[in-house]
Amino acid sequence: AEGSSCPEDVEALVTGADAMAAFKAGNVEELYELLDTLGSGHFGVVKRCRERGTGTFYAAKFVKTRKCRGSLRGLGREQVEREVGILQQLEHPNIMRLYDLFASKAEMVLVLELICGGELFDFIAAKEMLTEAEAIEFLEQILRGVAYMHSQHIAHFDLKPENIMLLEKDVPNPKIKIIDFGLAQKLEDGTTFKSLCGTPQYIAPEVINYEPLSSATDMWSIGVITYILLSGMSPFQGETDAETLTNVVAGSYEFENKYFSQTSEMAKDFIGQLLVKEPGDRMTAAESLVHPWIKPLSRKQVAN
Ligand SMILES: COc1cc(-c2ccc3ncc(-c4cccc([C@@H](O)NCCN(C)C)c4)n3n2)ccc1O
Repeated sequence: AEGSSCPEDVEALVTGADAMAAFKAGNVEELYELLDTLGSGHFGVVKRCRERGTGTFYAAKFVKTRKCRGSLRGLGREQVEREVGILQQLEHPNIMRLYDLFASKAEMVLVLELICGGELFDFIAAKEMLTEAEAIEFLEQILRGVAYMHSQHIAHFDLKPENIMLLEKDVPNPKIKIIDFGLAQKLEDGTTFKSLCGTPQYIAPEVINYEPLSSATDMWSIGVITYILLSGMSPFQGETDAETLTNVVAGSYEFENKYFSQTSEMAKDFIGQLLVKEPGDRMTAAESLVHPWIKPLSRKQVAN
């Protein structure tokens, strides 16, 4: 799975202070027993932990913070505080919950809802691809979480299967949790946000063209995710990142018969209304939730 490019080159023209977080100054180990490491990446290290007072399990995300402004190691504290300010505004069953916060000189710790089902990315990889009914099950949850996020004027800006996890996986209807708000932004009226961040195969043309980003930028990523859920293929993936970015800017993709011969016209219409170059012409998350592929008007329309 590709990593998201570094948020350092974010030129956030967003104004307005994010909600400052109330970080505890103490040591996280005074209140939580640290257990095994669950994973690591650009975001830091995630460990399973158990709250000493209640025995409840959580995930603790450790982020090294920069010792000084010029340092290239670690993230700026204001970057983590922005992510935390955003997480504190979100409470939805399909968005992972933030419970506690700790800060020391060298690192900040976010105590989060523990998610045990792994990444949607791995779930798809294990199944090659999904039936339309399975894809709709996941997509409806993703769209509910994204529609809620957008209703709070927050955009994720890094939606991809690796950042969509399953609360548990060996259950009939796995529950989706959206994670990693490291690139998320509060979309304030009257301000423009531009960024060169994201992962090439999921980013929208406006990101590459360094044009203003919006909640529509997330909807392009959902179009890419839907294409992958149904085919196991990535619509704009090239041999190199440069080729991928060229394909995205050209908006050139197709429903290859080899992978889409069994796919309904309704599903292709859903994707087609998201992979639209002009952000203002894309379906919103709320509109996607009532698209006939997601919300059939009658049983006979239900996909296989
Ligand atoms: C809040 O931001 C994040 C939360 C998490 C998170 C939250 C709850 C949680 N429960 C279990 C896990 C987990 C379990 C196995 C691997 C990982 C992680 O290394 N890979 C998934 C993250 N993605 C960014 C590739 C994370 N997580 N990860 C991961 C990255 C984040 O940037």
